Amino acid sequence: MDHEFWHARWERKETGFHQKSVNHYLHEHWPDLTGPEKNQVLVPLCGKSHDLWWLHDRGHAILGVELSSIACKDFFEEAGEKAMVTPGSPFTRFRHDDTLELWCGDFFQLSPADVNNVGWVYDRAALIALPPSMRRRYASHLSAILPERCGMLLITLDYDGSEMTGPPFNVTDNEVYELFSDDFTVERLRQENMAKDDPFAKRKGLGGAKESVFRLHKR
Ligand SMILES: C[S@@+](CC[C@H](N)C(=O)[O-])C[C@H]1O[C@@H](n2cnc3c(N)ncnc32)[C@H](O)[C@@H]1O
Repeated sequence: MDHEFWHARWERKETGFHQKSVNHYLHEHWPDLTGPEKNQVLVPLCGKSHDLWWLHDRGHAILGVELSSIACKDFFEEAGEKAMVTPGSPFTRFRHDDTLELWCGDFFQLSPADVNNVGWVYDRAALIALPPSMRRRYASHLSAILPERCGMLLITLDYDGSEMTGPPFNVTDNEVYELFSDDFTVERLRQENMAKDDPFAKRKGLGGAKESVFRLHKR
């Protein structure tokens, strides 16, 4: 999936992945996972997700990373909020305040120094947005840059790969263990069948799609 693919999706407003409200797995699992901790949360491939505001409202500093400047602008404008924009390379920074920044650029350019205060990662529709070879690169990159003991809430989707081609790609639970187990503890918290009348499943003609929720901790 090259950058052009995603830029074109945002330009054409083909953003069916964007959820109108906060992700229900985040809502249900986050408080138990993190307890009173208010560490900085890294949200890779964040789009313009409302989940960022939800996490911020709960007292977390947020670092979102997103390729599309359209997504970064929309994120603030649609919430009626302002951001100071500092153009730069490899990231143009959209800074709301000390505790909420979106970095516009390629996630794979993040360095360990950029994320040394991060205590948690939230991944919804990031890993599953990437084709297989990039998923390995994504997992390796997270492993290379994140501080020790960093936690991660990961939501995946699995379906019969003959029913559609991604994104979103089908990612089995086994693949999650294969990608991350060398450097992270991996625990599946939950698996749910996607309802057949779920708008996404209906649109894509998916039968037995399943979503899994994982908690990971970097060793
Ligand atoms: C499927 S969307 C999910 C967005 C968001 N996580 C959500 O739940 O709505 C994937 C997003 O990743 C962004 N993206 C893709 N490749 C990227 C990269 N290498 N670096 C940063 N963002 C990337 C795309 O522009 C797109 O907004």
